[in-house]
Amino acid sequence: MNFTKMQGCGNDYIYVDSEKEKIRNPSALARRISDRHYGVGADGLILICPSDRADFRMEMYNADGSRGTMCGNGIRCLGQYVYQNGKTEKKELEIETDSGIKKLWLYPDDKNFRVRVCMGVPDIREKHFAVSIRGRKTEVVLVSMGNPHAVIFLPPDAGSFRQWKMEYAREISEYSAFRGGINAELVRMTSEYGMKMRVWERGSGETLSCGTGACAAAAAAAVTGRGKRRMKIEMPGGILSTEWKTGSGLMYLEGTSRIICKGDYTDKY
Ligand SMILES: N[C@H](CCC[C@H](N)C(=O)O)C(=O)O
Repeated sequence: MNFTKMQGCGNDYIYVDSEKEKIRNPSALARRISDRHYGVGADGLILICPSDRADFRMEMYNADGSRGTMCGNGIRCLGQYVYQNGKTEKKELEIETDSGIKKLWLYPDDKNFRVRVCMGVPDIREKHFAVSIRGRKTEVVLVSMGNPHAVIFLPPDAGSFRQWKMEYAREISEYSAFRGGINAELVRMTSEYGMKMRVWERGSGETLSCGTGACAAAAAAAVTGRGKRRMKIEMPGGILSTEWKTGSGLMYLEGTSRIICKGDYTDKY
């Protein structure tokens, strides 16, 4: 099976053209191919599928085989994939996802391939949701970007973000009240226009960045008076930019994407 491995801000996925490869069980394939030792190694699997409602359809699976309903970094890489593999010459695309149709703008001529995505309107579910884990009470902001996020703001003295205890983010992600799990973002504001963020993704564990998570954190910062509506989100895998339009309420995500390698996956799937 021919595959392409790509990363957006360090969030890496295996891309397979479903028109060329017949995948019987994508969930099982996602688990096997994502394994960092017995597979190719990735945060999950993304199938590029035909669509009768848009230019293409994105079908996304986390590393544990669970279906992801939206993936900000993944859809950015998909835009580069279809353009650079000659599946389209368009630089404005519509991609069908499990969370509706998203619009992409491609900038292939930049030093790194840059993609801007309209991510839709952030759905602020709860501004002050109380979580109590092992007696430690924390207030999280619940936001949906077509997938669920719990944003935890850390104090300014939270220290270097590489030292943050991600076990806590995992506990939030697996908290019993969040049926089906949730993506948990730890955030420390660096200014009204900037933040540092690490993420524990449901279905994949800690990833180096999360596109929907960056949007959720930016929206959470804005609605809690911590941030403005343009934000730079620095994560271990790199920096993403968001812009939350006041008129339309639409959130835009922007960043670069890279093709890492192409290969032939010969294990059973
Ligand atoms: N783990 C997420 C899907 C991937 C999201 C992330 N990689 C992104 O870039 O948005 C979920 O199950 O909702």
